[in-house]
Amino acid sequence: MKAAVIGSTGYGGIECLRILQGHPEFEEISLVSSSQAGRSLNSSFPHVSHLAKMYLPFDVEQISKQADLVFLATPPGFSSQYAPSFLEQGKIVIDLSGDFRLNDPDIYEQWYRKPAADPKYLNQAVYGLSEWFENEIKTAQLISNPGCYPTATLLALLPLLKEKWINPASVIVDAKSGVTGAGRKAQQSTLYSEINENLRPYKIEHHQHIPEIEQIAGKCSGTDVTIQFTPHLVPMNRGILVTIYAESLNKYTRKEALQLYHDTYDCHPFVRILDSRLPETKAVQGSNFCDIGINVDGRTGRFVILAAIDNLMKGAAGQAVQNVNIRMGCPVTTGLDIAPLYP
Ligand SMILES: NC(=O)C1=CN([C@@H]2O[C@H](COP(=O)(O)OP(=O)(O)OC[C@H]3O[C@@H](n4cnc5c(N)ncnc54)[C@H](OP(=O)(O)O)[C@@H]3O)[C@@H](O)[C@H]2O)C=CC1
Ligand SMILES: CC(=O)N[C@@H](CCC(=O)OP(=O)(O)O)C(=O)O
Repeated sequence: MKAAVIGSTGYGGIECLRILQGHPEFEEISLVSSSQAGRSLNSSFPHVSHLAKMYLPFDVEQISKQADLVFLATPPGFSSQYAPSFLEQGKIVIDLSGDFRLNDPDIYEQWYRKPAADPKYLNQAVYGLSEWFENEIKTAQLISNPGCYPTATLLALLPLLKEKWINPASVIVDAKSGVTGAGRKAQQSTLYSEINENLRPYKIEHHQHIPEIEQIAGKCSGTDVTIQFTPHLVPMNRGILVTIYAESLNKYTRKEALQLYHDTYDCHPFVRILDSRLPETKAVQGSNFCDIGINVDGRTGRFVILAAIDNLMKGAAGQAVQNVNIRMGCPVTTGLDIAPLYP
């Protein structure tokens, strides 16, 4: 297979390259860049200077001649415009942005404040939460990769919601992300001096991942789900930790809950259910794992579910490659058998 990565100087794009260059099914990877076309990879990224590669300009026809599969690692608003051209040329498209995640164009425009994609392509898009939409992904031409917070939140929440063990109106998600979640573009709010020694909540009530989580939670549980979601920026590079609180609808024990999560995920190699410790970002850093821990607070009658991922791996490029593996029919771990970085 031949792949092209568009937006390849961004954090998501360069992470796609890190994985794909070790993936046995890809013989060629074209790096497309709007800002670095004609320059060499090592002029921007010394850590991959052993790969003698040049950035190519963004040219739909040229890319379509060179690639069977296109990763769009570009900001929201780009894929809605350009994914259709690749789809019409018969290419498989994996979009890392939010442009095809929300079914309803009005909801997209309300939360992203940008024009929505053509409904023809929105209807065609398959949501790429690998463990829950495997059958749909197997035949998809347009895979809409989930957001980083939705990946961790949905993997942690869906088993309880689907089994109707929790009140779907009671879900509170307290989320924390490392700074690479905000992308590589220069901005004052992510300067070292602003984030170091700081813990900052942001976008309370209006984060763009709220409708995404509610849409998929509703679809998988067959009921309306309303979540309270508060993200925080923490002074680390990679990692997301979500802590979810939800009212239990019965007197379930921790043992029963653990059994439910093991039954759901033991056949999925990238989800690790933790029986005797709690998820932490360090344990998944650099890998495609999602670690999930579950507690039942008998005193308050609430479940407390935690999930940790690396936002650039399971939260972006790792899950994108996992979806490609599913789509191509190769083992889901191909190219992703990467141990977390420790310490
Ligand atoms: N960072 C994360 O943890 C996650 C990110 N995402 C999503 O993935 C996508 C990429 O994110 P990320 O890599 O972090 O973002 P970055 O800001 O790091 O990179 C985006 C890249 O897109 C290209 N680009 C920027 N502006 C434009 C434009 N106007 N037109 C065309 N290309 C442009 C640039 O690459 P070049 O100059 O090479 O063209 C840029 O480096 C985003 O949609 C993001 O929301 C999803 C999940 C997690
Ligand atoms: C730390 C940080 O700023 N994170 C980003 C997540 C980016 C992302 O995944 O957004 P998309 O839905 O557009 O893909 C944010 O909270 O907006």
